[in-house]
Amino acid sequence: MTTTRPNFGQRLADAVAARGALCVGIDPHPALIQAWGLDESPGSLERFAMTAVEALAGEVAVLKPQSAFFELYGAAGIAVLERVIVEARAAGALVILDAKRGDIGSTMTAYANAYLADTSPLAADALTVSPYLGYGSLAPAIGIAEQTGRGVFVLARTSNPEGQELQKSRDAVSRPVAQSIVDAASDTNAGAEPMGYVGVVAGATMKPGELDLSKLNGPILAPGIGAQGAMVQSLRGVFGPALPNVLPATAREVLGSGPGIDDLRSAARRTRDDLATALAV
Ligand SMILES: O=c1ccn([C@@H]2O[C@H](COP(=O)(O)O)[C@@H](O)[C@H]2O)c(=O)[nH]1
Repeated sequence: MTTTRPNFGQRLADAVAARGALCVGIDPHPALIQAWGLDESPGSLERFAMTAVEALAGEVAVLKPQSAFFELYGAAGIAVLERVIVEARAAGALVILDAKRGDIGSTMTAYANAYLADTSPLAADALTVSPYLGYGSLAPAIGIAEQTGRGVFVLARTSNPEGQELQKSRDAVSRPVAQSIVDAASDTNAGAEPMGYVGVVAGATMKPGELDLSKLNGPILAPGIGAQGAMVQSLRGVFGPALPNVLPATAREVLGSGPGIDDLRSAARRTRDDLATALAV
């Protein structure tokens, strides 16, 4: 199936130009739900998630629901996730579904159809994917994303400390594994304008110079700001010349200001303003 949507790289660039470079995670952590004065039930999950959508979907460029926190509630949680995706997109935010999917060919095709096909009730604008079964195993998702004007974000150098041992280990040509993922994504994105639809995940917690992102020509999703310790002021040093392609992401830093709609919105605006200052050329 083909679509008339522009490619995801263009759509993301437009959204960032209009609303600023910020992705807010919708992560209904049990601890946050409790801090908002709610109990642990599907009704509370819905209240939490839809409050976040109401506060933020008309304000920030990108929202990133974390699938795991919805899956926790079974079918009821998936129903809420479906509503989050539909209503956030209707309010003008791009939605990256953080589900980190990855599998062999036919199963990967099913994941790709579940989250990236026009006909799916759970279709987001982009999906996080894991290349642990090989970058080539992601071909079904990359193909459907291209056809439908959607994107994928391939895990390269994740923000968690446990990722380092594997992602910094060397491949057969002595390249760090994380760099080999970035290079494969760069090949897919070559020639796209303003950038391609295959992004990578590279944590804001990285040290400067860990990855060469200069040829990626695609978006860089950078989680880790706030609760995980990365600071907005460090982004320039960490990402260097790739900074214009960086989409900084944070969840708890903003959601911790809830449950008030105005408080959530103010927290997102504050973070976006800080980022605008830090990213300004
Ligand atoms: O490398 C990665 C990839 C994904 N994540 C996800 O982002 C959010 C981070 O939440 P915070 O509250 O801002 O720490 C969460 O859903 C992670 O699963 C990541 O942190 N690092």
